Amino acid sequence: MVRAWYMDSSEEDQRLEHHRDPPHFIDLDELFRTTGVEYFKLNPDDPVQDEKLEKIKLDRNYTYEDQIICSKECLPNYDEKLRSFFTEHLHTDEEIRLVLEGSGYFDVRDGKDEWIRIEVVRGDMIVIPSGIYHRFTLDSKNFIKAKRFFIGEPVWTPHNRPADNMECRELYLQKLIKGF
Ligand SMILES: CSCCC(=O)/C(O)=C/O
Ligand SMILES: [Fe+2]
Repeated sequence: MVRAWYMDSSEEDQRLEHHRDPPHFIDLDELFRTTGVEYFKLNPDDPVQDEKLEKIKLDRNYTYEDQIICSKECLPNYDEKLRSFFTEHLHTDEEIRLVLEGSGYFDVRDGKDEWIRIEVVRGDMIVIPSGIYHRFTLDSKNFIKAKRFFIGEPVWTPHNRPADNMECRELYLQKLIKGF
């Protein structure tokens, strides 16, 4: 089950969970009602082969897709890119992501401008509607690999330009084995 919660206002490390005291979780219905964010659970063993994915793509006309890996080894201009992802922003298109490996947090503003943090892990597909303020951060494991879906090829900007390098996965796994 995907977890989503209202964030505290501390300036501590963005990669921490940032729960309020006491924690204030919200369920998927409330998340959708307050932000318009949609969530689909795909098979975590093999999200890409899950037949639900083909149906979602067809129903919503997601005709263009690519992959992104966010890790120090794989993402050129890593620090700058992550700063850009974590800077509050909005798009004229939906932001559609399916997590293939790793994990991270999407933060979205509710109707009262409060931040809600959504934890995403392998098999989680999230659709952030156009026009709502959001941001993304890695968690303390510092790795996520995700598919990105678009309705037609997007207009490329410095923010969304792809920079994939599959060899990075090997580097990451080696680091995991050696314990960084
Ligand atoms: C897990 S995808 C990385 C974040 C991203 O692609 C984006 O556009 C954030 O706004
Ligand atoms: Fe975005």
